[in-house]
Amino acid sequence: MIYTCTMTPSIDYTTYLPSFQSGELNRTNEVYYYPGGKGINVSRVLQRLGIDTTATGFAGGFTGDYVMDFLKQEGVQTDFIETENITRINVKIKADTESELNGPGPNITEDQFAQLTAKIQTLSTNDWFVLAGSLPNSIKMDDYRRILATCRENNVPFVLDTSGPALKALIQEKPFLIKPNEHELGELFNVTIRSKQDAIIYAKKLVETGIQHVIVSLGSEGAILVSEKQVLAATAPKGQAINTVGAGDSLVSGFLASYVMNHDTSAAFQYGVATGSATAFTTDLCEKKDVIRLVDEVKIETLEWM
Ligand SMILES: Nc1ncnc2c1ncn2[C@@H]1O[C@H](COP(=O)(O)OP(=O)(O)O)[C@@H](O)[C@H]1O
Ligand SMILES: O=P(O)(O)OC[C@H]1O[C@](O)(COP(=O)(O)O)[C@@H](O)[C@@H]1O
Repeated sequence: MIYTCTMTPSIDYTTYLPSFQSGELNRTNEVYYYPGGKGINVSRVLQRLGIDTTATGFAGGFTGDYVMDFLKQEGVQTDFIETENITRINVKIKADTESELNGPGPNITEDQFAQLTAKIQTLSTNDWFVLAGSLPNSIKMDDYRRILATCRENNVPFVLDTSGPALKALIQEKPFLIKPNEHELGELFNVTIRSKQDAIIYAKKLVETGIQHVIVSLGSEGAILVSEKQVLAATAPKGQAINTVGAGDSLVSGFLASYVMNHDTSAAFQYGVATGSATAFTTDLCEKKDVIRLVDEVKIETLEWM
């Protein structure tokens, strides 16, 4: 079973309009209310790809109920801890440019966090754990670190997809996989990533610290993957990007969905990039048929470790 943990879920209020005027009244007639948050997106796509998944984390209020009901209706198993705080609503404006407004995370009590920790302690070797999205400030970094250490002690491979100081602190626990985009990778090293070559250089530095797989996603340019054994570059299929929210999460889902079935890193990477692009080409997250259609368009090149 692949467990995803979204500490800070959301409803993604996603709206389309021809152009957006800041400081003016803008009217729009196309609106979607998707359950959001990175772990939740990973679970939603895994379910569509036919992989068993349980979404956990913290959710509360009418928005939290909406998120949990939506997931259940889609067939995603849920095991959330309910909070007094109302789950945030993130605003995604799709006009001539894409703008996003993400709210802060909930206040989590020690007791609520202990309930989550107890769930994670029950995971075992055949399970996977994905910690994804921003992490509430009400919890100390050491407590997050302990969750990942528990996974390691119980031989549960874990994936970390967060950003900023949390990413910097938690990569020390040596995840199986991290998937920064080029900005998140740059942030880790205080540099600007300008090319695939730059991405490879800094991804290698991370692998040298003990992280098993580093995928750096590069939007329409595809992605690179660095592991102890190999450096791979993937092209992204060409198409019209409609909504790239969740594309990175979809890449993670596609990679895991393929990897858990056949343990072939290169095939999993190809499937992951196709899944990311399939999501970028649709309003919501992708369906399996879209991924199957795109997978052969993703070209994988093996590069030399330099
Ligand atoms: N405009 C696009 N065209 C084709 N594929 C895309 C596009 N944007 C994103 N993708 C796909 O989604 C993956 C993740 O996108 P990216 O924007 O890098 O991640 P994140 O959402 O984490 O910032 C890319 O590696 C690529 O496969
Ligand atoms: O937890 P954060 O960093 O605020 O991000 C949450 C947002 O990220 C998303 O999960 C999308 O992530 P990606 O576009 O990086 O795949 C949205 O659904 C959600 O609104």
